[in-house]
Amino acid sequence: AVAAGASYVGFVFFEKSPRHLGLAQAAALALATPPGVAKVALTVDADDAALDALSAAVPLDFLQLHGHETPERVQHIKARYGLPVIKAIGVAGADDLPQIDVYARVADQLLIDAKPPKGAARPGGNALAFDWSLIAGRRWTVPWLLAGGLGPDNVAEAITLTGARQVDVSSGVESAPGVKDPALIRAFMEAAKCS
Ligand SMILES: O=C(O)c1ccccc1NCC(=O)[C@H](O)[C@H](O)COP(=O)(O)O
Repeated sequence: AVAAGASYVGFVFFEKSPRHLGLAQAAALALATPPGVAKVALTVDADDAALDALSAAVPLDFLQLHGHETPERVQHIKARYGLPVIKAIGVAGADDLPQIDVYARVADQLLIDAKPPKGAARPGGNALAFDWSLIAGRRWTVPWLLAGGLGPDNVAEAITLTGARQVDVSSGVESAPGVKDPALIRAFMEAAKCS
């Protein structure tokens, strides 16, 4: 990801995910990440004890909260860890859009992602896109990333339709669940930059 020019790299801490990392593995990856590339830890409804252990072991630039964290919990985490927070919001329909405004008041950035299907094993990284026209032309008061089902073949269209200035990808650049493919990452970056 770094070689392809990514601005962020994400470390997943969710045991049911094929992308889950232990603290030692994540710390080694974080230490190998060059300055200028932001290191993001993804957590899901993590409590303070888990975040204490994570932040003590892994040098981080952002915390991405991908669970049901309330706006108050986001504020608590920002204050306790002194790290900027990216709050993920799942979108399946127009009813989900007001949540984006609510979290724009407390989070530093937003990740606008597809809502996981009922019964999904994980809340993100499901290779599922949402209807991008729902957010076409919308702007928020904080920076945001578009996520969900993106890949080399559709990222340019997604950027054109939504006006996203930042995009996030996981499954779309993997050769198998949890296995990132350098060629797909490069293709994704090229397609995103060309849009
Ligand atoms: O990727 C995971 O396994 C994951 C597990 C638990 C919470 C969040 C997770 N991923 C969050 C992401 O930011 C993904 O990159 C985002 O949902 C897009 O995923 P994809 O549709 O697979 O590109």
